[in-house]
Amino acid sequence: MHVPTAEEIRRAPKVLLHDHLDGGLRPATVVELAAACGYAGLPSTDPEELGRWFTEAADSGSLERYLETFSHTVGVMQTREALVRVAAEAAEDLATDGVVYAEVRYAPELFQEGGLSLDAIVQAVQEGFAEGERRAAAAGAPIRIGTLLCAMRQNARSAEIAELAVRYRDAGVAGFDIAGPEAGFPPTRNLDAFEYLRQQNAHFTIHAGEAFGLPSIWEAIQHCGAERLGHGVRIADDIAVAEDGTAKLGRLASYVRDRRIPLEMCPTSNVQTGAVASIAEHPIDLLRRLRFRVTVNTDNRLMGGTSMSKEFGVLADAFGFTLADMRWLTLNAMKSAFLPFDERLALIDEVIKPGYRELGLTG
Ligand SMILES: O=c1[nH]cnc2c1ncn2[C@H]1C[C@H](O)[C@@H](CO)O1
Ligand SMILES: [Zn+2]
Repeated sequence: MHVPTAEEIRRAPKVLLHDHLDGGLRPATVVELAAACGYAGLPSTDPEELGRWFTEAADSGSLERYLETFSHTVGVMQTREALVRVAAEAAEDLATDGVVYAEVRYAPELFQEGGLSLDAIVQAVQEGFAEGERRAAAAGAPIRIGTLLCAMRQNARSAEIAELAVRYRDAGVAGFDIAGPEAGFPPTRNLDAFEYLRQQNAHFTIHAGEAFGLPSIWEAIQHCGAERLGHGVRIADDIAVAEDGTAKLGRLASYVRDRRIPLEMCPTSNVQTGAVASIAEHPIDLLRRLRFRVTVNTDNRLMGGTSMSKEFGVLADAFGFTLADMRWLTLNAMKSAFLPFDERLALIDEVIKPGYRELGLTG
């Protein structure tokens, strides 16, 4: 089977589980919102130059420096109007790229500098997603968005944010996550939040195994009860590959594979933060061959200068991923979504499989 063309990749239905709202703004929107709210700190007010600045600054080789770039997006997202606009545009941009279902995440606690309450923030973002879904449907590219609420690892507000996620579970909030610097902030600092979510039968994922290795993944799964792993790239540290290509899995890697724990892999972001040295050295291909529950994600479209299509394009170039691989990865993602089972199945049977059939894939 041939390596897909850029247009085939764009047209193929895609599912995105790991995308940050404050990492996906259009550069022109950042410039306009900054002017509207009097934010004076932007490194450039030329959209093209600003877009370049984000990708270059984020290309730092360190998660901490990568995260510093968010001060400019968070800085212009402190009003209700800004949140509605950014959310609507995110839904539109993902739909244009051929994404049919996306879980978009953000940390409500970061948008309170202008006095907004946590509830007002969640309501504004939900309003924006609904507007974006309407515009996408009208443009002939329907998309469904689920929201994940993040608590920031360094802020110790996770119990409050977990309660917020549960409060809005019937209004489009599909789950919870913790994000931010990994080293020095183990997920076990938030055990009360995870305990509460489990008691409420609520879903959560945890950023783990990105800037920190196996202990972080082990804690996220075995102490906190994470259903999915944000990144999880370092699980490769628990796999030994012999010269003849055979792989031997350690106990943790075996557990992750046996339990079908989804890995939300973000290749471009992993290179930018230094979690892996290059795309060619990314363990995603090894993990795919070993049939881990691998998914492909953008993480931050602005900082990575990326999109779902670009991520798949890069993987097709580096590893020869075919449309059949794309479909497998997309089905993995849809099966792993924090959406009710019947709705996941409907998207698989009515949208994803027919979409790949249209591109000539049988089955
Ligand atoms: O890759 C990441 N690892 C940890 N935290 C991240 C990553 N990408 C974005 N974030 C942070 C910065 C955002 O402000 C926050 C919520 O979206 O999540
Ligand atoms: Zn992330």
